[in-house]
Amino acid sequence: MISAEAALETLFALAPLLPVEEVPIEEAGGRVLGRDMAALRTQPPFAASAMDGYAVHRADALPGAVLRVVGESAAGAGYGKPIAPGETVRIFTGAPVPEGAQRVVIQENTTRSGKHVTLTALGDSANIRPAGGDFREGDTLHAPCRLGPAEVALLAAMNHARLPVHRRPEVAVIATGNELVPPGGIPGPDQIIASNGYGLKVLAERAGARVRLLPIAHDTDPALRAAFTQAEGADMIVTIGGASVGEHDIVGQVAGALGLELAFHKVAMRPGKPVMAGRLAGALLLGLPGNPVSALVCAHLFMEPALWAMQGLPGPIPRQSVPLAAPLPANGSRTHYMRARSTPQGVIPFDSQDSSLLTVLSRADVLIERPPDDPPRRIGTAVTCLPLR
Ligand SMILES: Nc1nc2c(c(=O)[nH]1)N[C@H]1C(S)=C(S)[C@@H](COP(=O)(O)OP(=O)(O)OC[C@H]3O[C@@H](n4cnc5c(N)ncnc54)[C@H](O)[C@@H]3O)O[C@H]1N2
Ligand code: MOO
Repeated sequence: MISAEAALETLFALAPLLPVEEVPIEEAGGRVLGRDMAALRTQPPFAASAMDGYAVHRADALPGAVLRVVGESAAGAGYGKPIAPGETVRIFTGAPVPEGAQRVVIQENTTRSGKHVTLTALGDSANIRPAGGDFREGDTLHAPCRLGPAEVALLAAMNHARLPVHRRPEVAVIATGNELVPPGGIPGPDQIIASNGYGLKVLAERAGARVRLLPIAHDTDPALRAAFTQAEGADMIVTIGGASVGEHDIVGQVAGALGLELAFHKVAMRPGKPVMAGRLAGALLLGLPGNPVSALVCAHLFMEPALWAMQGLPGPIPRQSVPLAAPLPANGSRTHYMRARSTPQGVIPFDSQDSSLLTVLSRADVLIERPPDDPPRRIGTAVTCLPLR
């Protein structure tokens, strides 16, 4: 059995780095930038007014000054000429500040009478954004980087209409088990509804993947072989269930017969002990345990980071140190990922940590990560938490 950290490192080593493709900027959100991008222009390209008001020459920056309004500078249509002492230009936010002007006095600090304006006060700020105050031509946003709203807007401002991003990982999900019926189906007396794949799809799509949920495979050699055939072409194959030690747990066996290069099977963690991984026909195979919470916790810990790694972002899952708002008993010999909820006082683990309870997982917003053999912990002790949302 290997540790959860070693398992994640192994997955990073197995994860292929996907090639870079160009997409329209409108479709780049949530993807990972594949190449450094240099600004094609300077922003703002000219000294721009930060307020609506009057552009004032340095010589006139005095309360009580009476100035002659000689023109207007609007966003998209500047005044186009310098101003001289005694002159002012009506100016609007985002408009070019005319040469000669040293400050913009906001209109609330002026009184206008026909062609003349009186400065009643100056205000603290010059209200001018210098040219290049945000970025200059050639300034670079470095890859790899996840393209969130701010990054996409920045690259748009840099005048890029298309962006190089890593290809989306193609994920095939195979739920296994004779007992499973898809949601909306009619289960027999010994059957249940398959749920895990749907949760995994949400998680994988959040990590930029395109997901195919394959038909549920029965616990037989031919059914599993057929499912693996259908998964061909995927960058990652995720199986659910059949990973443990019972006679019906044959996923590893069938994948082995198909040429799986097994990297690990069993991780010293709870839930998720029977998780396995390796390479199968060019794909990364991640075999998740069937218990719903085990499957989803392992997906948070392994599938999601591996998908980011394929897009050029291998890295640890963010962790926070949070005080306990309820005591914890001693931990056993495996790292325990406890479902817990955050409160203003600290984090509270749920009483039941059974790995079948989706209701508990749905109410949890963090996992408390407890190291092996951690002693009992009192209220107020700082513990390591991983966000689930
Ligand atoms: N003798 C031992 N038994 C078990 C061990 C062990 O070490 N020795 N490990 C336990 C642990 S830990 C886990 S986790 C489970 C994992 O077993 P499998 O991966 O083989 O999963 P299954 O047996 O196929 O299913 C377990 C459970 O989950 C339900 N399930 C499966 N797939 C889905 C799905 N897509 N949606 C919803 N629910 C699903 C399934 O019906 C079972 O109830 O093994 C322990 N046993
Ligand atoms: O992953 Mo198993 O829960 O450790 O139930």
